[in-house]
Order: sequence, then structure tokens, then C-alpha cells
Amino acid sequence: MKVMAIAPYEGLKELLLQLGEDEPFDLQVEYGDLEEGVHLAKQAVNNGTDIIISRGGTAELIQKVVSIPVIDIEVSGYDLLRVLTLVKEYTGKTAIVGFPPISEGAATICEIANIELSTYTVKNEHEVEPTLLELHKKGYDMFIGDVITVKKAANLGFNAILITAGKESVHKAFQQAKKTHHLYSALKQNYAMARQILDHYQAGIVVYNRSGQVVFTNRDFKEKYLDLFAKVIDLESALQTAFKQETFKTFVQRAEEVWKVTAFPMQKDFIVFRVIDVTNENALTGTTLLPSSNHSNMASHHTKMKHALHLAEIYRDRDEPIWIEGEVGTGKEKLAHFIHSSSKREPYPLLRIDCEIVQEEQWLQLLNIEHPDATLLHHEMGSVLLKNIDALTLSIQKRLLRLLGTKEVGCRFIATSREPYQTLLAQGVFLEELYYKMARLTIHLPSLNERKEDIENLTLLFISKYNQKFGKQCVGLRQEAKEALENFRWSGNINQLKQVIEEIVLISEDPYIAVEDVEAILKTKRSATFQGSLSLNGTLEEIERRIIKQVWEEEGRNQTRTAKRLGINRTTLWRKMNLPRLR
Ligand SMILES: Nc1ncnc2c1ncn2[C@@H]1O[C@H](COP(=O)(O)OP(=O)(O)OP(=O)(O)O)[C@@H](O)[C@H]1O
Repeated sequence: MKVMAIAPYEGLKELLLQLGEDEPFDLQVEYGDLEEGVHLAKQAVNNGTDIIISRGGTAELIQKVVSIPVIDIEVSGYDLLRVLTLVKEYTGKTAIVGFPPISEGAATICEIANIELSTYTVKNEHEVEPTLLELHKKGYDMFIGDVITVKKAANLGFNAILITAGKESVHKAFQQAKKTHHLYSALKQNYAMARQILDHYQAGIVVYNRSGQVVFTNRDFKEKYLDLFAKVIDLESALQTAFKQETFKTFVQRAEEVWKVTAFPMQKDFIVFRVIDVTNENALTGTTLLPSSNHSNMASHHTKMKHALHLAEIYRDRDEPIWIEGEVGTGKEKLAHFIHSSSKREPYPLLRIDCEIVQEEQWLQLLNIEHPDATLLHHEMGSVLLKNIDALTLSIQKRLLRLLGTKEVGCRFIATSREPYQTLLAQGVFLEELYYKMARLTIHLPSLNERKEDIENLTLLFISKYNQKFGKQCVGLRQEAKEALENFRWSGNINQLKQVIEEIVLISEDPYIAVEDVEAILKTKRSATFQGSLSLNGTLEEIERRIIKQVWEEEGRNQTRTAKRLGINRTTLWRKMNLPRLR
């Protein structure tokens, strides 16, 4: 055991050296008062000292800055008795000025030994000087106290006697140092073991205090996450949430990596974060974590579309689920990305669940109420896009409803539906209760045929995109080409327009797209109709299925209009084509 004793006055250094000779530990003694003592203590810690011994104010200051045990050589009754006996015969007026342990102890001894002395208590260092001055005015000319009192009195030119430490006090401090070291060694060993376990733990561990300072990290965290963690996570709100809700769970997307983050409070003032890299874990088919991105190009000239964008801006920072309705390819998903990426949840990714693709068993994994780590429950801080929610089977709808009813789900839901909700409810294919839960805020997107005034701008946008892709230099559209696009019936909406422009840009040779190129491509789209090249091969059931699919595509994948055009009801349509999987 290595002990460093820091004596705030020279005499104590001598006593410590003398008594230390009989002790079994390795003792080094230095003289140093207050700040000087602190400086020595810091050096001692760096040199591998196990325990520090000091006295009074110096010990107190050292205790605040070092993380090893500091033993105070307390003022004992003997120390007081000695000094009181010394001044007993002094004829001037004497006062004892000190912190409570000194002043109260002295008062008791004076009473027992019948010594007439006044005692004054100070609560901190700054009170010493005014107290001395005040007492001096009252006629006191001798003061007794510890190093601080004596130094201040000397500075003011008053007489003062230091309460020095006696042998008993120093012996007691040595005993205490040995006991403390024994206890501290055991704790140190436990700590080292815990540290080793955490360093071999296959997850990054970091602990923050309330002010956002790191107080602990394990090896995995230091190696993999240290530089980026505070950048990819909104630390202030993460700490606030974890303190408030006792938990914080989220996924974080960083370039190609996906991290699963879980946090919880510890001992009131700290938050422990566990970070696991789940990039290579098998993602469920149909679910994707998408980083937030910039979607500034959604502007429109169309009144209804402008209204939809205005609503999106109002809704983005609210936590209620949003239901976006619109025909196939009208930009529902794009709007969902815009809402998420421009919201307060932007630091976290958007979990996209394609309800047409995700299978029943996968849903069980996503919605597993019994499992606290179920993906949906874990994505508390981000947004979840339920793409084409109208394709959910009733049994999954019931499970989702149950989950929403039993657990606090922290993520913000955005659902998109190709079918108008009135139809879904009237046909009984969607649970009314779930609809009202998921559609607390609603946005309707107009079809492209309704917003012809946007066709030109969208076309220019897509031209620039495909110029880049194919190395072309198209700079615009001829008037007739633009009119041809505006007069076309866009059953697949923006999605279809985008695909058409891709083909046009690819075949076009002129800087301005000619109407002939547009017509050539649009013709292929039109010819894919009933009368056109519909194959009559296969069984009657297969041909019927092909016809239904054709009409469904032409009607913008709208089940109601498809059913109406074919003269059958929606339930029959569902049964015949198992529509949700028809893509
Ligand atoms: N305002 C827009 N500006 C540019 N591109 C857009 C815009 N809106 C939609 N798109 C593009 O059109 C395509 C279809 O959009 P999106 O997937 O968002 O439609 P959707 O309504 O969700 O489709 P679905 O009905 O198939 O789910 C995407 O490639 C998207 O990038």
C-alpha cells in the first residue's frame, strides 16, 4: 500500500515522518497547504498512490479532485485540550474560531475543564476574516484555530495559536488508512472484474451523466462507436427521454450501418446506452430502415396538392398517426419520407413496412407483444411507414390493434392507402377501430390526371434525373410533346410518368423531346389494353386473372373502380385475385 501524506504545516510533516517509521506501508510525506496540497495530491495519484492523508481544509479540497480515498487527520479532543491548557493562563481576551467540529468540541471541553473561552463557528473559509475583524473590534487579541484561521489572523497582524495534531490523531489516521485500503482493494478488484466483463461484452456500452458528459465506455464502444455516436443520435433529447420515460429505444442509421440503441437510467443521475450493430442481421423481407433524406422537390401548382403539402407541414411534428390516401403512384410514400425527414424525428430512420409483401409470420415477429425487443416496439424514436396498409389481412389488423391497445408504442406511424377509407370500411375489409387509430390526421393526394398543371415540372425533373443516368443532354420538351403528355390518361400516376420519361429520354436524340418520341412510348402503354395483346393462353381462370389484372392496372390499382368496371363486388374481386398480392 502506497500512502502519501500531505501536511498543511511543517510540524505535522515531522510528526508524520516520525510515526510513519513504525507503519508497514510505504509512506511519503510532503508539506503543502490548500492548492499546493491539491497539486501534490494529483501528482501522487498519477504515481500510483493508493491513499492520501491530510488535514482540515487541505484534506477537504483534495477530496474533491481525486478519485482515491482521502483520510482526514481529525482534530481530536486531546488536540483541543492541549491548546486550551496552553492558553488557560493567558491574560488577554482569547477566542476559538473554527468550523463546527472544532468550535463545538472546544466549547464542550471548555465547559468540562472550566475554562472560560469564547468559541465562534464559521461555515466556510470566507467567513473567517470578517469574524476575526469583528472579534478584534470587541477586544479579542488572541485567536485559536486550524491552519486557515491562523493564516488569516497572521495576515491581519493578530496573535494566533494553531491546533496542531497530536500523536493520537496521526495514529488514528494511519489506522483508518489501513482499514480503508483493505476495503478499497476489494472494491477495486470487483470493479476490475466488472470492467473486464463489460470489455468483452458484444455491445457498445456508454454511460452519460445529466450534463451529457461521458463517464464510462467499454472497449466495444470505444472501438466502434465513440466518434460517431453523439453525432448520429440527438443526445439531448435521448437523455431527456430516458430520464423521463425510464427507457429509450431506437434504431440508428449510419451510412450502410444500422445500430440498435437501448438506454435506461442508472442511480438517478446517469443514463446507460447499449449499442449493437445489427447491419448484418437478416432484415425481414418487406421491411427496410431508410435514412432521413432531403425531399425538397415536392412543390406543386395544383390547389389540392398545395393543400396536401400544407397539411404535411402542419402535421410533421405531431405524434399522431397520419393516413395518406391516394391512387397508385401518386407520391404517398414520397410524402411520408418528406414528413419524416423534415420532422423532429429526422435523426432516426424511417422503418418502411410494405404491407403487400410482409408475410403473416413476419408480422408476428414485428408485433410480438410478449417480446420487448419486437421491431415495432424498439423503433420508439423514429417513424414507421405502413405502406399500403389497406393490403393488411384482418387477422394482422386485429394483432396490430391489440398491440396499440396494450403497449405504449413510441414510434410515429404513417400509413398509406390506395383505397379510399370509406370503401374499406363499407366493404368490411378494414377494422373501423384500427382506421380511427391510424388515421388521427389524414391527407388526400390528388391523381396526376387531376393535377395536369404539374406534369411539365415533374417531366423536367425526371428528364434531368435520366439525363444523368443515361448521359443524355435533353433540355426540355416541345409544345406538342408537352400537350401529348398532358392529354394522356395516367392510370399509374407519377410513377407511370416517371417510367415513361425514362424511356423517352433513353430513345430521344434531340435536345428538345419531340412529340413523335412521346407518342411512340405512350402508344405502347395504351396498347396494353383489353383489345390489345392480352394473351389467351392458359385456363379460363388464368385468363380471367389476367383480365382483372389489366383492368386493375388501368384503373390505377383502385379496387373499387376495378370492381365497378368489371361489374362484380369487391369481395368477389378479392377472392378471385387475392388482390393484396397482385402487383
Ligand atoms: N412530387 C414528386 N416529385 C418527384 N417525384 C415524385 C413526386 N411524387 C412522387 N414521385 C415519384 O413517383 C414515384 C411514385 O411515388 P410513390 O412511391 O411515393 O407513390 P405511392 O403513391 O406511394 O405509390 P404506391 O401506390 O405504389 O404505393 C416514386 O418514384 C417517386 O419518387
